[in-house]
Amino acid sequence: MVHEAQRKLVQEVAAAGSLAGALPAKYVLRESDRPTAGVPATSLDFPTVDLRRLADPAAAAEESSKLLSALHSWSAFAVSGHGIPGPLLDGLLAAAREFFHRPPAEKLRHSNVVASSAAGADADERFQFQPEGYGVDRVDTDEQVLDWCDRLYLQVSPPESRRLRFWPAHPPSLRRLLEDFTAASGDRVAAPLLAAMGAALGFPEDVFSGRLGGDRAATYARFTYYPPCPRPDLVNGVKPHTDNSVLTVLLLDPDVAGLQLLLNRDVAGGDGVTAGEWVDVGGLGHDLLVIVGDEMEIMSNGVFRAPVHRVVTSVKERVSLVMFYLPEPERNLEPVEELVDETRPAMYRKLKADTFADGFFDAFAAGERAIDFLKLRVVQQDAVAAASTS
Ligand SMILES: O=C(O)CCC(=O)C(=O)O
Ligand SMILES: [Fe+2]
Repeated sequence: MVHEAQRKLVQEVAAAGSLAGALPAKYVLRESDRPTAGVPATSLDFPTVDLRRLADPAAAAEESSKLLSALHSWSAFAVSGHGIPGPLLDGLLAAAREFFHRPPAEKLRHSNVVASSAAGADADERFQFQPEGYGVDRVDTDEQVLDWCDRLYLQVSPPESRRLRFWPAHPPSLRRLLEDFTAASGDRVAAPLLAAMGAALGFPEDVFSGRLGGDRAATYARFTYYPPCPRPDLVNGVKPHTDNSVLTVLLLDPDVAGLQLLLNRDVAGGDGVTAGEWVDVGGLGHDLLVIVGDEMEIMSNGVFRAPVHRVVTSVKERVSLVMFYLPEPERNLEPVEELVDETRPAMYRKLKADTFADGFFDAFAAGERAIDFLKLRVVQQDAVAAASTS
């Protein structure tokens, strides 16, 4: 069964709202949850990792320690030297923007609300939501405050898992651009960074990547369209969350900022910023942004932590593309044994990657962190006791 708000495209709400000058109550946050201005990352030492230097034997050690320090302090960093041509990045975001500007009926051919597979479904149950395709995020309840964005969510890897009926036909360039970016972002950004993260901790390069399922590891692309919002002070573009990923690679709108990271540790630079503050990340040009996801937090036994982040809206439209790198669904997700010992027992329970992903979407709709929602944190005392008796 599909909630009635599931079919409400924010783009149409925005168009109607600009005429009436009002914002529907479903999007309006309680006062305590409303967004606040962030500290600009440009005023701080927001780290950039240069992939060319990471691949250069003469510079790799220095760049690797920069990577490690970025991961420890920010759990996120900009990436330069990735070698992905600027015209591909610009062309892809332009094509995405063009798709979101197409007429609703055309976009809805790729809707994330589909005919139900349940036999004998009655009128209420003839349709169901599933994550792939175009539309809004999953709506479960009347109480849920809705995010001010429409999205297009597609599995891009492995190639045989692509469900092309969800891939836009217009503009015709979009498909090829997405295929090219998928290959480049995987080979030139995600793979070398995963290897470098293992090596930076002193382990073999495949300590993380070797547990993702090789060619069967999954990648999802999420294009998000944030329509111009008449009251950015009242809504979330995307509510605070961590990502369902090992690593997330983001291609941000070069012209309109909106992404904010919640610091989970103090960082130096500028006047220094303390944990618990929101930082505006934007203006990266053709650099990409990389964020640690929940699955890496689990695999690294909490050495790397997934940062909470959100998107705030503005009176200008905004488009972004996010690539989520995930294990093969059948794999078990658990701390790698290299990072577990008696002094640091496993801090998270084991579960299958697809069970985590399902739970992630339940938690996201409820506005909670999947790791907490699924009760994956092992109470430290229990873990220590278990380690000493085994
Ligand atoms: O649009 C953005 O900048 C980020 C969106 C995001 O955090 C997500 O889709 O997980
Ligand atoms: Fe995110």
